[in-house]
Amino acid sequence: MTQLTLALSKGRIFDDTLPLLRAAGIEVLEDPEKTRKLILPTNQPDVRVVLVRASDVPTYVQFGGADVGVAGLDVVLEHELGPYGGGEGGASLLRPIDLGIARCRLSVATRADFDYAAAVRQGARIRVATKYTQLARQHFADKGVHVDLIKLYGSMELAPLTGLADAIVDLVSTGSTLKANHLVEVEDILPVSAHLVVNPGAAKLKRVRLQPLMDAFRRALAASTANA
Ligand SMILES: Nc1ncnc2c1ncn2[C@@H]1O[C@H](COP(=O)(O)OP(=O)(O)OP(=O)(O)O)[C@@H](O)[C@H]1O
Ligand SMILES: O=P(O)(O)OC[C@H]1O[C@H](OP(=O)(O)OP(=O)(O)O)[C@H](O)[C@@H]1O
Repeated sequence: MTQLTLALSKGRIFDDTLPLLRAAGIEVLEDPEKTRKLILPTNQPDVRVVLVRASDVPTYVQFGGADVGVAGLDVVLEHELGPYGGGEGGASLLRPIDLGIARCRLSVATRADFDYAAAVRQGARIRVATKYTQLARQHFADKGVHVDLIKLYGSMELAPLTGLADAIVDLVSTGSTLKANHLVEVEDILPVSAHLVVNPGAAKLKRVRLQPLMDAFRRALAASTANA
């Protein structure tokens, strides 16, 4: 029996992937919020779910710790631009389906009293705090803006409020986190949603098990679009 391992992160990715798995006849048998286990069985003996940090999903899938995974485009592109990215050897990950879940955008935000447009116009050096150093570096290089990047792992919104940075590059959905911290969005970098990522080797060797899963996901997505 071919075993299929699916990497998911707890929280919104897990919660939003469950209906798609259900549509493919897969029920996860334990609740990640209630168990300390990191490998969860499903009702399909040949399918298991591994729980990893959201930003570790591409790493697990690329190096075969999982065959498939669900990760935000932010995380996937940051991975691709990083040291483990595809480089000249070709794609490190396949990205066959945009699942349309966990939608948000990657943006630049500053304090309301910081004149970002003027700083850019004047060619000033801007200090930018972010978890997404690769995507931020690429964005500002494309615009010809000089930046000093400061790597953070969370609570990015705090950086401009404490004087750590002039700007942040972070995810925005409703905008309420920015608003609560008196920050304003000054530039949109990337629309984000979660994608199915697949290990290229598994795509070939486990095609017979993977194909029905992907077909069911596509059918479920088409049905939800038709009903929208
Ligand atoms: N507010 C949001 N609304 C919708 N989608 C979001 C939002 N925040 C993040 N996402 C998407 O969900 C993904 C997972 O986010 P989540 O908050 O679960 O993990 P995280 O805490 O950012 O990751 P890590 O544990 O690796 O630090 C993100 O990569 C992004 O694609
Ligand atoms: O525009 P909003 O709707 O307010 O969403 C944006 C917030 O959502 C994400 O954080 P999340 O809630 O996932 O917290 P975490 O990254 O610390 O888990 C992101 O890092 C922003 O802080």
